[in-house]
Amino acid sequence: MIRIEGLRKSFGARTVLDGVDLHVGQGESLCVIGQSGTGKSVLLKCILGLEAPDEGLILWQGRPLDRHARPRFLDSFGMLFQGAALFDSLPVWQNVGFRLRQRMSGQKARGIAIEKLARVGLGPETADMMPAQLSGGMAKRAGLARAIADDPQVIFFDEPTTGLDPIRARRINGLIRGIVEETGATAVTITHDMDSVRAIGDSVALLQDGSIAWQGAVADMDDAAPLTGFLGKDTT
Ligand SMILES: Nc1ncnc2c1ncn2[C@@H]1O[C@H](COP(=O)(O)OP(=O)(O)OP(=O)(O)O)[C@@H](O)[C@H]1O
Repeated sequence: MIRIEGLRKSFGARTVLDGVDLHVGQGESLCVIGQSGTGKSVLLKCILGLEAPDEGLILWQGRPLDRHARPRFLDSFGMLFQGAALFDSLPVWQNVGFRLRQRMSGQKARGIAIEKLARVGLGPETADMMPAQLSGGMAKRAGLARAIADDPQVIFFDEPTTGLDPIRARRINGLIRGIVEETGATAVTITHDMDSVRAIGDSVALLQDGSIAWQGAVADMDDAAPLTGFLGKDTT
């Protein structure tokens, strides 16, 4: 579904991505891990079109993600941002239904937003709260509801457990896995958290020194030599 071939990106003299090859199949949940500063966010930005690669191809459904294909791709993806990234001035339901409101009535969008909030364990009373009234865990859930509001085919999760205590982190991981399984969406998660990898991922890719040092099934990662040093601990 998404295939990346020979992706290169430098900032001045600093080469961050130096020939990244990566693939994620339809309905697969891929986790990208790597130490801090290895370029995971740059990779994500290249996929989303927020950074222009210097070289390489990003293919979606077999076609290059160029300026013709990108709008359809952007209509088909949802994203959970690291800090939830809710709009402070909008109530929760409008955050969740932000994209829906472009093509349906406010009342209909609100109904769907309340449905999605319920899916992530937030009651209807949350709908009219302002983001500042939410706890960190609730904000993350609201961000997750927004990510799935438009029934995306592809969902990106950027460090979904950052800032959460272990219990809340486990709950978010469980929610993400459940949602990915029931929607059949393709998922790409960027994370430092190996518990997330085990809970969310079907496959895992290690980004190291500008390229993918290993990609394989989560079930095989315990035996993968390049992952020694990452397993059983946080990669920060
Ligand atoms: N716009 C930019 N201009 C210059 N350098 C950049 C830019 N964006 C990223 N970098 C550099 O690219 C490198 C990789 O950054 P990136 O944020 O992708 O790392 P990361 O793997 O996501 O790290 P972390 O896990 O800490 O979030 C860093 O050295 C960063 O300073």
